[in-house]
Amino acid sequence: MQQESASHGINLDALGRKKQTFDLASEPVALEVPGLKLFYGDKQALYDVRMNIPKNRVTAFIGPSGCGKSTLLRCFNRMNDLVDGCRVEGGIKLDGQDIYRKGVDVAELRRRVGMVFQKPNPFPKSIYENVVYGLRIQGINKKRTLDDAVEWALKGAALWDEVKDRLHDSALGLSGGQQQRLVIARTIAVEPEVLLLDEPCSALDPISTLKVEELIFELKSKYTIVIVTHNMQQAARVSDYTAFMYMGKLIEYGDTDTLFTNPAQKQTEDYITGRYG
Ligand SMILES: Nc1ncnc2c1ncn2[C@@H]1O[C@H](COP(=O)(O)OP(=O)(O)OP(=O)(O)O)[C@@H](O)[C@H]1O
Repeated sequence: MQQESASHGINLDALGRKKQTFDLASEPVALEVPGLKLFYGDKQALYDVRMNIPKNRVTAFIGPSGCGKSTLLRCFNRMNDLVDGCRVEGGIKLDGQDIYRKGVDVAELRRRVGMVFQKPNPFPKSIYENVVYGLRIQGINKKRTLDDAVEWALKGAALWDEVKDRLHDSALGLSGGQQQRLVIARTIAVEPEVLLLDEPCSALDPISTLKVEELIFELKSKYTIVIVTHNMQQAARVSDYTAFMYMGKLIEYGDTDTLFTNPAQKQTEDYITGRYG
């Protein structure tokens, strides 16, 4: 079995991944993509993508540069609305409701579906004010409520012990890895349902990367997580499900162990074994 796996994919044992198999069909669904097309002007970037993102699991998007991973991720909280000439067809459902229907409160959607980007982007404010930023926007100003939120969000982002004595110092004085965990704390402080992570570790050193990966593992008990990564080892380490995309199409999607050790599609196999990309 081991030998057969190695000939088709990558060696998960070497990554220290515990063997586990998931069955997508039996999972509760957080995000439903029934057939999504996306155009930047005349250029089509996504072709009829169909997938269900399961609740409280980590789903990774992999594929060569330009295949549409970030574009698809940004559809889940309508960040593509901000791109001139961008048009989406086919809709996406969050908990059964079309997020592209008329009248959707996009600010509320983005609270429910939070996003963390490649480069840590703390605001030029204190650590404390970064975490409570979204709560203040919601009109929450009671000190006790904010203090409690700061503590649990920073604990949730595995940063509390490192910053609890300097909450009122500038966030810009933190290391890159700490800044990225602060951004995650800021995102979870408003209690989202889904966390979208767009290459969250690509600007971090290996130790900070490991901390964020451990954090992702812990956060999935509370949140549905979708992560875009260039790094296949990272996808294999942190995700339960993996989607392989190529030129705007979803080529293969399923349980991470299976996709990496015994992919069904030749294109997936070529990619994960380094034959292209
Ligand atoms: N704002 C934009 N305007 C026009 N075209 C865009 C825009 N953003 C992305 N594209 C195009 O859409 C396609 C998919 O890009 P996208 O960034 O989603 O790919 P990706 O797989 O995330 O790539 P990478 O791994 O390099 O970040 C590419 O051809 C890209 O050039």
